[in-house]
Amino acid sequence: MGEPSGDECEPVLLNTFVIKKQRCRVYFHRGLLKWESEADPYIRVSLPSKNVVGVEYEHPSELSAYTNETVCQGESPDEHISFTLHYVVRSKQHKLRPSKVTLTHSDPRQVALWVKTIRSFIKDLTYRPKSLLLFVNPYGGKKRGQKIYEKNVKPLLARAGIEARVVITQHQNHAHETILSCSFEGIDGIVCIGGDGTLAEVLNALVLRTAKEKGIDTDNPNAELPQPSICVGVIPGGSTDTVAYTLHGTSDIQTAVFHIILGESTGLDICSVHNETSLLRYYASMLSYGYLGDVCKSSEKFRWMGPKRYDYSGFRKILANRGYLSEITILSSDEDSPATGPKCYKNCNKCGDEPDKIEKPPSDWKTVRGRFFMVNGLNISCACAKAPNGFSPFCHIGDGCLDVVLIRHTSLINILRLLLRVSSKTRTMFDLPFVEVHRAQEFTLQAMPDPQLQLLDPDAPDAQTSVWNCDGEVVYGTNIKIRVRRQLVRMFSQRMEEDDREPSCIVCK
Ligand SMILES: Nc1ncnc2c1ncn2[C@@H]1O[C@H](COP(=O)(O)OP(=O)(O)OP(=O)(O)O)[C@@H](O)[C@H]1O
Repeated sequence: MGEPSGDECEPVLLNTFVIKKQRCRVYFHRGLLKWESEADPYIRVSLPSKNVVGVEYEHPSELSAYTNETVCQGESPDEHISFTLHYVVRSKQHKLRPSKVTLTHSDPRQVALWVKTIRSFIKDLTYRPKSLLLFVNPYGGKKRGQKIYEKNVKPLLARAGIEARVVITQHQNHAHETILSCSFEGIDGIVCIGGDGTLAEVLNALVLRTAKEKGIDTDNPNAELPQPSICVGVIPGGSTDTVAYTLHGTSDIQTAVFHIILGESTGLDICSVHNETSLLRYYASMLSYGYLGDVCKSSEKFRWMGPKRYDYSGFRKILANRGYLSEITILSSDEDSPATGPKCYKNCNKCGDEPDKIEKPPSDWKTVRGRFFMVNGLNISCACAKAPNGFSPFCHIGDGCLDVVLIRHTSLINILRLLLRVSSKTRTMFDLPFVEVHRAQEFTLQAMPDPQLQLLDPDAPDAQTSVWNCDGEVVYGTNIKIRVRRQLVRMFSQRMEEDDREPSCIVCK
């Protein structure tokens, strides 16, 4: 038996193949591929068909290891008696890894039938991208963007039959300008190899373009924004890569490429930042005033150091230990406390696809005043390799809320305690007495004149206020309003699973 049976749209194939010199019964139906040996040593593998990346004929000369008396070579060299399935398995620490299996049959017609059927199944997965616009930032992180593309990305995309229109960015804003002006015809995904800054450029441009096409005034902070129809993917190539890490649970490059190839997507909130008159930026990761704003501003001068520039500038700014007087108003959500769980994983309850219809009663506004070491609006947990739990470990990626984390000005010793908590795998910073966290839909910050700072540096009026670190870029503004846009963009990601100790299927052992 080997002909598709049942519904024509839902072929079922069943046949006996040789896999690693063993006769195996192999079954393929839309959702599942299974193979099981007929005798000892017993193997039984169950593979979700959606995890298949591609299928290729094997050249007969490569098959000597598989050939035995049950298999004869096809009469014509064009007739293949083997094919290889390339698929993805879930590995430890949320990583996705490539795997493959070669199946051999004495009848080339059977091999052709299986290859054709599986290829057509993959083609019908319409959510998978077929053609990408791919930006490579050769400048971010350790300047490995182009190498990452050639070595880790190009071969995998080719195997999956995905075409890529590649743009190596030549300057800051190159990706932004390209997205605003290019044709999207035939493009079903925009991907960048870079850090959070490169991704922010892509997201800003895509959101702006979509809003402009619908005639929306983006300078109005209350305007509702339309969701772009194109999915976005990010392949880590920067210094911190918090968005990739938070989505996938790792900054592993191969894993990020597989998330794009497999095509499943998840809704990511985006925050808008406005001053009194206009839009400043959109961000996907973190907006931070005070310490991290100062670090961002000063670290640009040390970019030649690579990612180490953040450690260097960070250390200097800690020693400076400045505090900034500010008034913050927060439209807080009546959801449960952001200082405790649950964490955001695949199939998270809070990040379901239903639009958020929370009313915003005025009584929910809170005002907090004081001198702050840092004021942060986190759109995601901001987990990264150095802080695997993230800055706000229970922040959700698609719940329509952000976490406003306020860190009051305090002693140097307390700041060191804070930094240890940020990198801790087991503890959060939220029980420290100078830290408070609010889950919010909107917040505003008004920098207040600070006589103390003016005394320190009377000639520099700017010394009274800090700047914003907005997804790694410096943004200026002393009276700004931040608003979350629920799941405004769709990102290629299956999300990290809650428990990655137990592989989900027998293939993943
Ligand atoms: N050829 C280029 N020359 C100079 N700057 C560039 C070039 N291509 C892109 N850029 C800019 O480089 C900046 C930094 O890139 P990116 O954010 O990806 O790296 P990073 O800052 O090292 O990482 P992270 O944001 O994760 O900390 C972006 O603002 C981007 O616009």
